[in-house]
Amino acid sequence: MHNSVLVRVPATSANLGPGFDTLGLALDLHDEVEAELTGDGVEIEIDGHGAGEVDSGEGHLIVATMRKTFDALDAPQPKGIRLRCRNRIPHARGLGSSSAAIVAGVLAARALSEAPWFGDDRALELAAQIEGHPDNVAPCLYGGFTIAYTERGRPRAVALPVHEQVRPVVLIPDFRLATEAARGLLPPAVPHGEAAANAGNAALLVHALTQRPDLLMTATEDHLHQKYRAPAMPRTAELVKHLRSVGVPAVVSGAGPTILAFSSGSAQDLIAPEVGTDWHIQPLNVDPAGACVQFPETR
Ligand SMILES: Nc1ncnc2c1ncn2[C@@H]1O[C@H](COP(=O)(O)OP(=O)(O)OP(=O)(O)O)[C@@H](O)[C@H]1O
Ligand SMILES: N[C@@H](CCO)C(=O)O
Repeated sequence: MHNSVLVRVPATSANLGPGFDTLGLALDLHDEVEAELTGDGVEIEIDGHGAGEVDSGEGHLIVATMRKTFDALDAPQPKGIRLRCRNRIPHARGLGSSSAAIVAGVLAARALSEAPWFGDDRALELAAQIEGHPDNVAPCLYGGFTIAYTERGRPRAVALPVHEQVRPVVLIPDFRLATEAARGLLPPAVPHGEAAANAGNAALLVHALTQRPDLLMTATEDHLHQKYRAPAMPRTAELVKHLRSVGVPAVVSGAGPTILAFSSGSAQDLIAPEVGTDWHIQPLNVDPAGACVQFPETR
């Protein structure tokens, strides 16, 4: 029985254009969480994003997720939890910070509980249930490019290797947009023709990301969410449109406001001059491995 564990979880970009609530990509930018079971109370140290902002007690997303996971395991609740968080994923920007925190909480509780071990399928179910949708949780857990789907009411996912010429670049603005607010802008239904076009592009996108990066421009065209959310992030919407007009496949990352662009070497040179100084441009490799867990004695 261990009483402390280190969990490393990647940032993720969900939707990737037409893959709303389904497709996601794990990125080489990580939060690290050291979780320890203690005799009493909740203690949280944060270095990086969220310090001084997020709940510092039982309401902290990782602590609350650990508690839910112990309950789901029918395991006794620890009296106290201490967390040391090194947060590199910005919050409320569309890079999956909440999914990373939730996956970290589920995996930490699984590692520290005495209850029988459960597999990653069950971890995905729990994390997706807490997050509300599976498209960030799946790449965070499995790494690479993931397709999340539902089978008999249960979230499932497959992970696929990404073509080596797919080079993600994220453009992070200095403003935030909560996912909940962005989801509130979606209409209850979309025209049938747009749904059909979207299905074609989402299918093509699987082929483009794994075999034919030259198809990314057409394959990243979305009809389900970006235009409805544009009023909440006009600068993001304008820049996505502009980058696409100069030949860079660009989409809103997750619920925004970050932009995910796919670049080749030359496209990367194209991006910088097109973007103002108030966007942080960060090329990021795909993280092929996803979340990982280490116990102190193996570090
Ligand atoms: N490491 C963390 N520790 C505690 N709370 C966190 C952490 N990461 C995210 N959160 C909580 O989740 C909120 C952000 O979640 P939200 O779903 O709005 O955006 P996101 O996950 O960053 O983006 P997206 O879901 O679009 O990719 C933060 O404001 C904070 O309350
Ligand atoms: N599919 C989700 C991803 C953000 O968490 C959305 O766009 O609302």
